[in-house]
Amino acid sequence: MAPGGAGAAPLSVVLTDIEGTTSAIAFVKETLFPFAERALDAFLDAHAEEAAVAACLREVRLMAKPGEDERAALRRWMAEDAKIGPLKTLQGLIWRQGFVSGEIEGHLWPDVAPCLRAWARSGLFLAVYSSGSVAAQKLLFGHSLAGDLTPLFGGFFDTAVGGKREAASYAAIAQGLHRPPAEILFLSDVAEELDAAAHAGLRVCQLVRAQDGTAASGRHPWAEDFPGVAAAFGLPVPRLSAA
Ligand SMILES: CSCCC(=O)C(=O)COP(=O)(O)O
Ligand SMILES: [Mg+2]
Repeated sequence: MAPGGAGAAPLSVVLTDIEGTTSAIAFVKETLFPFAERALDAFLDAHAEEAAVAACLREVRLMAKPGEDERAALRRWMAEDAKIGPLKTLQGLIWRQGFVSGEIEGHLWPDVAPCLRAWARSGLFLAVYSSGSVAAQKLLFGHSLAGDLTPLFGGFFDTAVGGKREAASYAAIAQGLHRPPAEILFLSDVAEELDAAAHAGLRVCQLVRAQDGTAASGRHPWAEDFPGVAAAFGLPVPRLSAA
């Protein structure tokens, strides 16, 4: 049966990942991470005593390798693209200045904003689930290439709800949204995240964006872009604007 075929519960929620799904992996790795890396020392020198930052640094010390200082651990995790809570929280705090000043604009693939708008207009509830902190998610969508898209979203979830490769996280999101899992469509580039979401009963679609070098896992429905998702799952497709 096709992904959106007869017998499937109607979808009421689209839950989307960011990196590799709405936004280029290269934007995260070549713009966001280097910005945080460059600003890390000055940020920690200025803010290490503030409660939120101090709490992150305590967590970093617990998770760092023996003998590794906090800044070295943070830099190593950034190089590894490790999805570690205190790192993601600190990155979000550091990126704020770049987004607010206009130095950074949140990358979105050109197909994303028109589909999100069409889906929201049709009554679908939109939410984000990313390893990036909720604060960082709001910055990216609030200062995106397509303008401020935050009003389109009714929910933002990060790994405070649990890891993206754990089925329990998706069950908790469904419960938090008061929706049956089968009414939620989760979009991600990472097959293991889709495995976990499908295990929790969500519908899933892998974004296989050529520019990101993503490979289709073969385990899940997939699409090259958001209009492809719309076609596969019977969601509205945005009207084409005249060239
Ligand atoms: C504004 S979110 C920045 C992206 C990021 O730091 C990240 O880890 C994204 O991971 P995702 O779960 O969206 O693939
Ligand atoms: Mg991703």
